[in-house]
Amino acid sequence: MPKPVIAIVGRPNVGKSTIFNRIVGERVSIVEDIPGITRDRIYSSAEWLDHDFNIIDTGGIEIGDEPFLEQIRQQAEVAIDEADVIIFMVNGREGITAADEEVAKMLYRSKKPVVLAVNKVDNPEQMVNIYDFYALGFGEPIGISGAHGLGLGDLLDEAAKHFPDEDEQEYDESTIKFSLIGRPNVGKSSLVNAILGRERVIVSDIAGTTRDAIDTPFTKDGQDYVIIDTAGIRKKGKVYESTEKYSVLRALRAIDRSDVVLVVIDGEEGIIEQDKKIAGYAHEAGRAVVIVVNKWDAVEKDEKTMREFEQKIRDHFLFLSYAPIVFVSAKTKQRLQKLFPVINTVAENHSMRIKTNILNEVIVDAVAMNPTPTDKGRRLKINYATQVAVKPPAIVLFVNDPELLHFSYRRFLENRIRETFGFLGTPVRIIARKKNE
Ligand SMILES: Nc1nc2c(ncn2[C@@H]2O[C@H](COP(=O)(O)OP(=O)(O)OP(=O)(O)O)[C@@H](O)[C@H]2O)c(=O)[nH]1
Ligand SMILES: Nc1nc2c(ncn2[C@@H]2O[C@H](COP(=O)(O)OP(=O)(O)OP(=O)(O)O)[C@@H](O)[C@H]2O)c(=O)[nH]1
Repeated sequence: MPKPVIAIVGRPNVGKSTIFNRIVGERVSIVEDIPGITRDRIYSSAEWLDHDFNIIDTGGIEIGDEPFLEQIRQQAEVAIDEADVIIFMVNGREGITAADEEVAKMLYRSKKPVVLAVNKVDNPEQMVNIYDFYALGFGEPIGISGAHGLGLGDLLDEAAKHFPDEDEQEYDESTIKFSLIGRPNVGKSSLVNAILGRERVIVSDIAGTTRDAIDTPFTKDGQDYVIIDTAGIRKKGKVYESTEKYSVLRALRAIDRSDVVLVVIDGEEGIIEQDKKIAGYAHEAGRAVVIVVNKWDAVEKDEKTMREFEQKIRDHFLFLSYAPIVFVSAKTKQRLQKLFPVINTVAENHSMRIKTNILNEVIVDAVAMNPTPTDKGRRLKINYATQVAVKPPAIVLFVNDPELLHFSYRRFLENRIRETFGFLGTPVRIIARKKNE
């Protein structure tokens, strides 16, 4: 079941990003920070009571040099296209403006559920102002204050009422969901077409397998797959589609629903900074990752070329050292058959479970080989290890003091675990907890 998506729309300065940040909250990331990813976020997962959802701040999508009103219209369109529920935000201190009315008209036509939020209602006296906004035609306005964090519970309660039916059918557990991400022009659409075209796959055309019509389910050699939200299949031509923030948003949404992410790189052009950023998203999200170097047909090669390119990738993507690399050509279909065995392997590793006793043997051996570090006279003591999650595998170490598990020792343990269990293609999370916690 894909997570429901809420999008916030409204003209500039009504407080969208303030509310977005409030709802998302401060998230403590257990993975290392990759520069440039978490800054000015417009898309994030969030929770409210027992609801898990994703939220988009459409205000963060800047659309070139379009005029003011057109920008707002485009942002509203993103909300309409991407969201299950729209939070339409207005400013309780300013009353209804022409821009508000413009957005209202679009939302009204869209037939998506809309919850009207009147922001900057910082104290109860200002509550009376919210009723003017009934005139926008979206039922009862909800007064909120981003500055003071008021009313957000009511707002999210109302939004959650419109979340799609949770028992709608998603894919079978055994289905491998994968997406192709990469900067424009690396050949994502060509690869999708090559995969679906030649690889003797059976594309199922069952309508309504999912509410996301951009998924393509197919079967190959008895294994079910779904390609999630790839550039080639979706409709093109909208103005905002060419903006960078929007393509990031699409990539994040696709990653979010995938088990395996194929990070596509242009073999002809080589690696650029943007590739790194995109690869970082997949890593941060904890997905299994395969690096696919496309357009290999167009590269002049000798016997060293592939190894050198591999080394370049390793140097640039230090955080993806676990990801296998596959060289292909969508154009000539060369080496394309190498892709599926790799996808299958990394998907399997991504959901691998290790028995606790075996895991602990490995940890004990590792500690015997390379004693735990000491800090200020205290030695790290690992009492017990257990795997607490899959997709990606997460291992909790119960220790005397989590602060003593330094980066280098953590990496040493991770490497030992990887060597033993072969977690090719998947991140492995190691979390230190204080014993008895
Ligand atoms: N008094 C008051 N001010 C608020 C509240 N929420 C946000 N603001 C202020 O309103 C201004 C705009 O807030 P933002 O969150 O940047 O607004 P936005 O809608 O994301 O704006 P754009 O990014 O331009 O689309 C900031 O100065 C906020 O501090 C609120 O509840 N009460
Ligand atoms: N030589 C060569 N060219 C390729 C290959 N794959 C794609 N191309 C070319 O690269 C260009 C971009 O391909 P697309 O498949 O549209 O790339 P994309 O990543 O989907 O692009 P966006 O939709 O803009 O994100 C096209 O001109 C393709 O013909 C390949 O394997 N070899």
